[in-house]
Amino acid sequence: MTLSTTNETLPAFTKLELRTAYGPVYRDVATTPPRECLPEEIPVIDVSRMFGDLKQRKSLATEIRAAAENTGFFYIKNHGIDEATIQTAHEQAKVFFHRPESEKQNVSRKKSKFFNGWLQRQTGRSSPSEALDNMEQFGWCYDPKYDPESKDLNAIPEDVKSGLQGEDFVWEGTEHLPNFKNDCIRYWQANLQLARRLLKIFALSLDLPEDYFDKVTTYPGSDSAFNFYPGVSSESIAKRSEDIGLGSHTDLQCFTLLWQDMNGGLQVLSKDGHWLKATTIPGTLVVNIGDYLMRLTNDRFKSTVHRVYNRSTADRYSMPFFFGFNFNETCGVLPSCVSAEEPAKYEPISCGESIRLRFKQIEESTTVA
Ligand SMILES: O=C(O)CCC(=O)C(=O)O
Ligand SMILES: [Fe+2]
Repeated sequence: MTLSTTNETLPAFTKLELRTAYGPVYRDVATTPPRECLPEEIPVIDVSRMFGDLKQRKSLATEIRAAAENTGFFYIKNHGIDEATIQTAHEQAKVFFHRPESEKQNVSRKKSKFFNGWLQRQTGRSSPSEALDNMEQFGWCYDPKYDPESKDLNAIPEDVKSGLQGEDFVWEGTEHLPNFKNDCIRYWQANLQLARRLLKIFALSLDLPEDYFDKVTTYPGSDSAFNFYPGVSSESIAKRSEDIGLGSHTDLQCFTLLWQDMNGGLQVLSKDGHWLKATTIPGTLVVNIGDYLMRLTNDRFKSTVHRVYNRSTADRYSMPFFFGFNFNETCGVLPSCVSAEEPAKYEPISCGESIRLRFKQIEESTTVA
């Protein structure tokens, strides 16, 4: 079944199937067209205070906590990643996706043990209720070789090693693209630095010491992707064809930092089941909470459903960065999120295992090879 927004005979709400680590869940979703979000639904938060004194950091933490408990989505400005680093990565994404298909096959995700490399368009289906994702992706996972907090590669603990998912074939197969690897890694490093800094604010927002998560983010889930949503023809826009860019889903790790270009197209599901447009605000990144952090906070912070449409003739690009804990580190619900009245709802689990369970569900339910 596909969702339509134009047919007047449609019911006001339809059922949307979503994937989780523990099997499908269903949401009632309005069939009315998406509306612009209100500032209180997806607020813009000035994070320059994370570079300030403790009082400023705490005031930032209070704002982030409110947004994380509400929609679980917010924009951040003054985040410290310089515009040139972003634009260079964006240019490299454009170069990569416009290479011939035969060349992109050299870094196909089919060669990956994990989620590295190029994913062809129309191969994934994020939500079983929606069409195939009309998106291409190039992704790469955390590799300690490039961590800006430099690592002694000979001293990585064995249990950490088992959770590492970086793979060199993505760089070997793109060696012919001038500066491609450097520009990708530079952008990834900037995101990783920002994510580690923001996580300290998240710790404060959960009434924990700022360095609480430091020891579980020494080799963290830090996966970058370039997403490419090809422009569509004016005929299919006129017909409001239901080709989805990226189907409805929640993100998996602690939080995501997302740069999106000016085309727009990101939509966020409100608590009452209406789609909200998360329109691009220049100079900002979108931050959203993922399933693992929702679990660790006993559902206090919200991992919210979102999707993408590109209903424009222009190509759309976005660059998400997914941040979590060391994949081998088993963590339970945080002490500040449990009480006699609110006992822990979840068993301890590692970030790596919770991702593995989610992808296992996808493999079991996917009909497309
Ligand atoms: O492309 C976007 O704007 C969002 C991407 C996204 O949700 C994802 O990659 O998980
Ligand atoms: Fe997402």
